[in-house]
Amino acid sequence: MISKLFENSDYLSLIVITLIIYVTNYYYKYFTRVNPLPGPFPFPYFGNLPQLYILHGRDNKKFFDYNHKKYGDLFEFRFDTRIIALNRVEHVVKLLLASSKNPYIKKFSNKDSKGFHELGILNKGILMNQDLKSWRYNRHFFSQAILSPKFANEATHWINTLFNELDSYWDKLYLKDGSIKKQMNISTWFNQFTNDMIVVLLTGERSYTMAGYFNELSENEKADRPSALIDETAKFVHAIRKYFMGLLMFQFVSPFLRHYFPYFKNKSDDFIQNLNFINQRMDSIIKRRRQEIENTPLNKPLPNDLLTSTIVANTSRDVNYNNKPDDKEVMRPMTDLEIRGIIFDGIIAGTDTTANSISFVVYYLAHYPDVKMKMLDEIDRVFQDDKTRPITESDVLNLKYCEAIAKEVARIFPVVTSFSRSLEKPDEIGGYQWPAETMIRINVDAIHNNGEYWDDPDKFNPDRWIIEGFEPKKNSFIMFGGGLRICPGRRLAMIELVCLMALLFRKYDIDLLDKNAPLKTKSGVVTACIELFVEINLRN
Ligand code: HEM
Repeated sequence: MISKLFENSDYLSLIVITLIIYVTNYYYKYFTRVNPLPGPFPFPYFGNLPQLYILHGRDNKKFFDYNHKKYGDLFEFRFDTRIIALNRVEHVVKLLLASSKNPYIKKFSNKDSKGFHELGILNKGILMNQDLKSWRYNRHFFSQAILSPKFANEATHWINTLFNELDSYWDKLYLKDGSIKKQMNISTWFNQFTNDMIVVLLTGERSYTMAGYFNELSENEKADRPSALIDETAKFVHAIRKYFMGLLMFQFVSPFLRHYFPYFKNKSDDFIQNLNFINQRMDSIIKRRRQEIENTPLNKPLPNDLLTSTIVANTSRDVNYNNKPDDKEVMRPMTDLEIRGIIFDGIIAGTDTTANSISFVVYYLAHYPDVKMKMLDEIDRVFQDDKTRPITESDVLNLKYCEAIAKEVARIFPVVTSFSRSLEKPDEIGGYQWPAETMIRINVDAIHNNGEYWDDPDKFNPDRWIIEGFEPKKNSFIMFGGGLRICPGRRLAMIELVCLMALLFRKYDIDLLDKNAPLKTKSGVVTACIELFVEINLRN
């Protein structure tokens, strides 16, 4: 009946009027916002997504670099919400205070976290958790397990084991007599290595993505593993990578676009399906491990992976069970959902970050032969020219120059180019008073490359880190973030990076195929190395 009263043209007019009202309201709010800062001009519904997608090829690093250069140290932009970009250490002091009294543990505003809520990942695990009590509880168990001496020991054990596996594949593919290929995309190998490493360390289950990649490249010989197992684990790891790379869409793209705009809707549906698959896999791994622990006699030791540690924490199998403080909240064992959250977060936060870091190290070493020579001297000194013995934790302590290289690469070309905070209460930041819920992004790139905090910031100079008494200006080196949410995997990451550098360069001579080619990267949640072609040879 009502529809008959309306002609088609009336519907059209209604839509046009609604749009005009929406757009007028959008720009009214934009032009009357508090503390207007310079920044790219936003579009209704899309904010600055058109600039990110069209002008900067969906590359966050380029987007930040461009806007920082154009608008200065304090600028703003919009995706679904307004975001203030901080580019100076003076602006981040409050946010990155390492005191337990620091109120800034929130990473997302309520509006900004709607997508994560929709996915069921908000306030679970660690990364997306902003419920103070639950985040503290989860982080406590994660850090307790990952920072324990037996875990560091476990990490070096697996680095040696997996490096030997990698070595055997490289030997067959690139180095065997008669092998014609000596060239490879080393960044893909690093991705597979760190996948296999983090999965076994955190879950105690082996994944075989290196074996899968070997099978893909090798024409005749295949890896000595059942192919069904390789396929199954590769599928799981692939799903995790897909999750990691697609996550930002649920923060930056508005629910409206995700639900109704076909391009984003398809991506979003696919993402949800993928997440369901990961959750099912994780649940079955946890269930199986609980069973295995129950079936292990009390006098038999349990494995040292993170999953086992978190399942037994605060149970009679926990070696520290009787030494715990009488705090009921911290004393209770973890639920499966909590365990799933922290294991999953550890896997996604610890894989691509480390893999890309080591790719960037290889790239910089190839461009700085003097640095490489100095590093080789250190490696040969520590290993006394022994090219096969396993690396130990005490070797890591002696590989100071390798550590300096890892830090300098992270300074000049950080893998995590920005990270977020959301104001819990109204506060002054960067000379302006902001309301609660304001979203902040701290631009790591800008701070790491600022001439006021670093001598010759454009110069790749690992030596700066080994000068006696050198300490970077507070908050000027934030490769692992800062404050209470600082990366809990930072020690593991450094062990992994230094060990890998030492094992690789102790045995191989690695050089870029084309030194003039620019480093190919794509920057989303992390800046990822898309490909890095090298030629490898055995060192004399
Ligand atoms: C080179 C390697 C790595 C880099 C550059 C890196 C960097 C970061 C950064 C920048 C943050 C955000 C910190 C903040 O908001 O202040 C973070 C958080 C986190 N990282 Fe790492 N990370 C690395 C390796 C790892 C590893 C190996 C693990 C675990 C196995 C890990 C687990 C986590 C977790 C769980 C968080 C969330 C902490 C929280 O929100 O409380 N990361 N990492």
